[in-house]
Amino acid sequence: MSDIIYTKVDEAPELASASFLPIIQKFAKAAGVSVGTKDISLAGRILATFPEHLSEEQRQSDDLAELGRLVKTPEANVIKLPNISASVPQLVAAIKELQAQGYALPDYPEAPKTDEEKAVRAKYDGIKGSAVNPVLREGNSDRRAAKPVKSFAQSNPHRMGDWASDSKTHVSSMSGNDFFSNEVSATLDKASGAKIVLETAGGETVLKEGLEYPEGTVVDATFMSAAALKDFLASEIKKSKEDGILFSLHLKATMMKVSDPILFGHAVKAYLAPVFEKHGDKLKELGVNPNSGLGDLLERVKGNDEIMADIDACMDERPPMYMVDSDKGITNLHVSSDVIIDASMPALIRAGGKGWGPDGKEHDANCVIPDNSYAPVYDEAINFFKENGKLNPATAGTVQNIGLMAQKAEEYGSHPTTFELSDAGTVKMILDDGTVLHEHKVEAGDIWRSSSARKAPIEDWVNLAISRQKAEGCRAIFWLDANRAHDAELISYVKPILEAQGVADKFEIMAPREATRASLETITKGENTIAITGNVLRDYLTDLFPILELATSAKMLSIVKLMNGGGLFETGAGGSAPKHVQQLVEQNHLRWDSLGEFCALGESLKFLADARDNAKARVLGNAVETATQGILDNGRSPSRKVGEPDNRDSHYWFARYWAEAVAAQSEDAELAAHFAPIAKELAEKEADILSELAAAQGQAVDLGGYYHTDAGKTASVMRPSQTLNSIIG
Ligand SMILES: NC(=O)C1=CN([C@@H]2O[C@H](COP(=O)(O)OP(=O)(O)OC[C@H]3O[C@@H](n4cnc5c(N)ncnc54)[C@H](OP(=O)(O)O)[C@@H]3O)[C@@H](O)[C@H]2O)C=CC1
Ligand SMILES: O=C(O)CCC(=O)C(=O)O
Ligand SMILES: [Mg+2]
Repeated sequence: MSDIIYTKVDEAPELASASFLPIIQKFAKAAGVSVGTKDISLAGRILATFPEHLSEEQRQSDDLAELGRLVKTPEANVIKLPNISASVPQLVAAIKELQAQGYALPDYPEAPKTDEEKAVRAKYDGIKGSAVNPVLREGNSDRRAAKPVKSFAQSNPHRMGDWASDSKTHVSSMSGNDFFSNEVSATLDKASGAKIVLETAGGETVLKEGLEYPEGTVVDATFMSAAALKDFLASEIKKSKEDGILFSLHLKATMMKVSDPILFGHAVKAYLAPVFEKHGDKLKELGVNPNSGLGDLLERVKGNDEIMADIDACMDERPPMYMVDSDKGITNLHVSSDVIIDASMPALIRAGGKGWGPDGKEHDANCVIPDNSYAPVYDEAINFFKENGKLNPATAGTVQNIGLMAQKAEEYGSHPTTFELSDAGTVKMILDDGTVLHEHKVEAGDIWRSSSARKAPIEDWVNLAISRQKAEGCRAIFWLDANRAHDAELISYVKPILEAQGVADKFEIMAPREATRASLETITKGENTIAITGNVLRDYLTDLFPILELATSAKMLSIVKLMNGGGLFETGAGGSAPKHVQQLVEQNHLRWDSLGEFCALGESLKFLADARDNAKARVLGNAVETATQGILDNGRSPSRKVGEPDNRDSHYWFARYWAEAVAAQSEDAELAAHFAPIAKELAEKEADILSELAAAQGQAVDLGGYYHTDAGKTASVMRPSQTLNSIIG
């Protein structure tokens, strides 16, 4: 296994890697550090799952499984780029593309009937949604803006939309009977197995058995009432229309891959309620599954003029929808993975409470977030900006995050224990000794789930928070609600640890709404704070605050200190930016900013230096920091427009600053001597390299695929400077 693993992913970050990875490999080699790759892309994971359908040469190893083992060892040193967390439409598109390339993969069975179809479906379902991150994240999360990145944002503030005090934008959530209000939680005083059953008039169905929890695990159970959700959605559609604002729905169908597509499907049905009432049977016959979205539905009813006319009539009656792409008519409800709450709500808040409408113009929006567990964060942020006006990124302090994430903590690990109930009855969670730990009376269609958080990760998280607070010396808040069942159990862990370590006075504990206001007040004053949160708020806040403070979360430093001693270095907190691929394909300009990769690389090299006592790796790691600073100070980040410097130019500059920094240091003369001529050549040939890079832009390019690109074609698009290539080798 290589010293450092650099993940092969999809879309924009993968394109960036085609240019950047050869540079990393060349530089690292000089320090005796090998940098290898492991494929966690959507296409790669599909191919690794179906070897029996592929020829010998087409088969691919299961790299994700291998990485999953690696991250449980002290040797792990992984640089993890963002990958696609696929919705069903994305998965289906990737399968089709691979089939067209000659891979004899089975189709995705929409409605599996035979045992064989069910087996194929189960395999594909394992690839769906956030299937990678939970496997690799064997540690808690430490995300913050690196100091130079934050000061760059302060001296080069991005544009922020103005907030009108009379903005009609607001958050709407259910008035009860949601996951928040139905939650119960308990901490196990001894290790136990458990099962989940549904008792109905007709008998008992086992929903899940063989669950195993170690002593000290916090085990929650809750459900959302389908009837209450249905009423709520109908009423919000009506209210959006009355208020003359956009209807928008914000969920996390990728990471909450079982529950949230169901919620999404309810919204599709609610929005098109008259169509479903009138044509329900026909839609079923056409294979329509509302959970797959309006995009899929429209595909399936194409050619049926009566239904199409009824859909158009219904849409005319409805409030205008928040759009993903108004030019192409792609709505919020087309695909469940298009609007992802962690990115969509901050973008709307950054824009001054505006979303895009079908008319291609900005409007106020009703932001529908059905469950009340975390919606108050966005609600309070919106209230705060309506009262105080937009945040000023030039003077704002920063909100860092320490997130409880390890070992599939909390809701993000709840997929195997989430069920859409087929019948009314009582769901019981029963321990091995027969104790009924939790029970709920449910109706058919309700969504029931159990989440858990283990003792070792919780303790590690509190200790990580203590060490980060000590390092920063700033305000630190545990975002926990004493009135929420799960949070109350966590507080019982947090308080004794803080007291035992004599640091209780350094920390506050606040419910998410209060913590949002307190944090916004703190950063408005130019001061810093650490948000110590559970797994969902880790995700939400590490987009919300960076998007307000830095314009994008892609520039974040994201460190996962693995519980068994290894390191996982995530690049930023943002995703894979599909829009950027589109621009590259049309104009050969890649506006993806690799700052997240630069930050992760520096951390990974310094971690390697400590773990393996490799002084050369430390020299390289320190020089990465100097190079990153150089990129920021000299304005070498990619620009958004074709014809201007892009991602590839920034990699040239990074290589040059990196080589110059190694050549200039005096700790390791051998490395300095090795890099001096490289730095010299990169500087001397600047004009040639930049003109070769510039000449490549402007024309459409072919990557040989979208999900499964052709490596040769991608390399030639992403490495167009022969002069640079001959220096890098
Ligand atoms: N850790 C992971 O693996 C993650 C994966 N994802 C996945 O990524 C995909 C897209 O997610 P989405 O929610 O649209 O969010 P993205 O973060 O990919 O994109 C949102 C916007 O942020 C800006 N942006 C993001 N990254 C960069 C960057 N490096 N440089 C410059 N700008 C950037 C772009 O703005 P602009 O268009 O204005 O340039 C982009 O359109 C989904 O498949 C999702 O599942 C999402 C989050 C994390
Ligand atoms: O795993 C995913 O799908 C997204 C992860 C994410 O959004 C995050 O870690 O911030
Ligand atoms: Mg996120």
